[in-house]
Amino acid sequence: MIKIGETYLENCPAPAKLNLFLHVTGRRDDGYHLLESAFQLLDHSDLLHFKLRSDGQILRTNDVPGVPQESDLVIRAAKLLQRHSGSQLGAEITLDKKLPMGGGLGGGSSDAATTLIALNRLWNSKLSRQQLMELGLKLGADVPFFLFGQNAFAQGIGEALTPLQTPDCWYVVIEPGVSAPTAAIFSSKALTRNSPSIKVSDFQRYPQGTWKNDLQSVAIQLFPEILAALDWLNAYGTAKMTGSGSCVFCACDSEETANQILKNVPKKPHSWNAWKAKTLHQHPLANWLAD
Ligand SMILES: C[C@](O)(CO)[C@H](O)COP(=O)(O)OP(=O)(O)OC[C@H]1O[C@@H](n2ccc(N)nc2=O)[C@H](O)[C@@H]1O
Ligand SMILES: Nc1ncnc2c1ncn2[C@@H]1O[C@H](COP(=O)(O)OP(=O)(O)OP(=O)(O)O)[C@@H](O)[C@H]1O
Repeated sequence: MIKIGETYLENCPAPAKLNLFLHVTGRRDDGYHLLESAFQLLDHSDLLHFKLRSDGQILRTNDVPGVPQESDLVIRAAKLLQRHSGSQLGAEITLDKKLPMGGGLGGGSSDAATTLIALNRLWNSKLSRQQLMELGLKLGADVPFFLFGQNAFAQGIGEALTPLQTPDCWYVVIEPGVSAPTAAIFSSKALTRNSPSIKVSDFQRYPQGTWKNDLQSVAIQLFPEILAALDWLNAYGTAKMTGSGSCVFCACDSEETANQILKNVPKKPHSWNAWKAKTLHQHPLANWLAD
């Protein structure tokens, strides 16, 4: 339950996303890739807690293994908002990490988006959704999606977003236990960058299995554990990788089916972590955003 006070906001979720497909359609002069993708929000989240400070300091109260405070997207997002809004206020932020790093679930980006939404409220900065999305893009290509607040068809480098109706269902997600470096996957010589453009209506007309993730073939070359997880999950439906990996997912028609798959996930020789999540229509903090 989200707790709202004048000087604190507790249990603010930063949900995971899935890329239901991902086409690389080109490359910009600055090296960033042009994409087409369908973003799906999931009811499986990191949790963030914010406490107001009147002295302007921005601090993280807990250790996050592998993420030093100064490079944490949460701290970077808070400082960016503070600079941009001219606020004299600060915050203590606690980050309860559940989403794996380098998992393709957008964890760091979602943490940054939740920080922008929560501190915009706590500091009464009054930035609109559009202004927050522009700030968010400075932090990462995935951040604007989480601020968009609903499932989306994405173009550009992932920042040109159109609302997308997706089926309500459960997904089983397997974390294969490896962290996939996004920049290395995108810069691979083996990556194809010429997928044809599709329309939202194409995506909705054909079964989900029609649409691939172009980053998947590169990622499985680098990380055989991703291929092992895909091969295993493919027995239950169409398994795909999300983002630049490493997590893989498969849609289920009911929670019972998802439970059944989870029961069968092998404990050995792999060190996989598997879970289920329901689709969301909206970001849990969407009504804190003003258009
Ligand atoms: C793969 C996706 O997760 C799909 O949603 C995103 O495109 C990645 O988004 P992200 O993690 O927020 O990525 P960023 O932190 O902006 O970029 C990490 C690195 O990935 C590469 N990158 C990212 C996005 C993009 N459209 N083209 C790229 O080439 C760039 O080398 C960049 O330096
Ligand atoms: N708050 C944060 N949470 C997670 N990672 C962070 C955070 N801040 C910075 N990072 C850095 O970002 C890297 C990518 O983490 P993230 O969990 O966002 O990957 P991802 O799920 O693959 O993202 P994407 O789907 O956007 O590519 C991490 O390895 C870490 O070094």
